[in-house]
Amino acid sequence: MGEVVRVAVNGATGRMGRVLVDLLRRDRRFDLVAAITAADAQEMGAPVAHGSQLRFTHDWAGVPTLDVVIDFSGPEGLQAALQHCLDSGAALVVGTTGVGDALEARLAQASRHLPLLRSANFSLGVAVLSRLLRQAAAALADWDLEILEAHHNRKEDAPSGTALLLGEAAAAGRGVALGEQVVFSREGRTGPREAGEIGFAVIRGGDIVGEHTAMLIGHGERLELAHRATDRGIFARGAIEAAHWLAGRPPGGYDLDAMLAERSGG
Ligand SMILES: NC(=O)C1=CN([C@@H]2O[C@H](COP(=O)(O)OP(=O)(O)OC[C@H]3O[C@@H](n4cnc5c(N)ncnc54)[C@H](OP(=O)(O)O)[C@@H]3O)[C@@H](O)[C@H]2O)C=CC1
Ligand SMILES: O=C(O)C1=N[C@H](C(=O)O)C[C@H](O)C1
Repeated sequence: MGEVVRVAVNGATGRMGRVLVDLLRRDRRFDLVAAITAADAQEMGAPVAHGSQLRFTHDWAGVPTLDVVIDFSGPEGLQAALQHCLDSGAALVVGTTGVGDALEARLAQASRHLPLLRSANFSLGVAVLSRLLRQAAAALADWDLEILEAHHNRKEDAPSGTALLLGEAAAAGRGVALGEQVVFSREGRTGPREAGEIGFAVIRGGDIVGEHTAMLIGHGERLELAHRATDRGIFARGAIEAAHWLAGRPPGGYDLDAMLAERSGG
């Protein structure tokens, strides 16, 4: 998009929202016109930064005309952002994970009416990791696959959206559907591991930003593909690039791979 892009951040007082607001305020390609948060957020009505005219709000009805919304709010906030985008025609970039089946279906339906780009992980490293894992899972089709993830102690969903995204990539590499192979926790299970399972293990603690390891385990050897995030800026920058790329596009469901492929001329 050539002109300045009018953007709103939903979930603006959160861990991701704050990084997004900070980056967008300094990015001349964008005009940050709204910073939406929860109705009961402590910061409600306060300026988004020292000296800024823009204040945190929960009032979608008062939001000026927008080109794109970036959502990192959680499932409830995402529903409101989606409705606003459907009503106004603004594009929607979704970072929120842990979305239930009903909202998943609404998002799929909505992508027929507005430009909508989703990724469970906006980092470049995870985009490459998922491609590598798809290849490795195909090449080592009979090796056992386990996906481990670790996050901070405030994270609400488990396993992470990224772990599921990696599971989908591996399953696609093997030509199967993830749902048929998935084992979320081995607690209570008896007997040996079944061939073809894709296992998930979850760690929560402290301030871990986000760590994912896919283990392909054979006999006498193991391949590990891992990504460790140490700075939320990687996700925020990816989502901002996605918002710039998405604004003004025709309605449709887009993903990060489409943006990266187009940008690299592929
Ligand atoms: N795709 C990606 O690359 C990444 C995705 N994520 C995902 O993004 C989401 C947010 O993560 P994170 O920033 O750590 O979470 P936080 O809980 O720190 O932030 C969420 C923010 O949304 C606000 N909020 C809650 N309800 C609403 C609502 N109805 N409308 C508007 N705002 C609302 C919260 O306010 P309050 O605190 O007052 O409740 C909070 O400020 C999660 O689903 C996470 O998994 C995170 C990092 C990267
Ligand atoms: O909640 C987080 O923090 C993160 N959530 C995303 C996920 O669920 O995969 C992405 C990243 O790992 C951080």
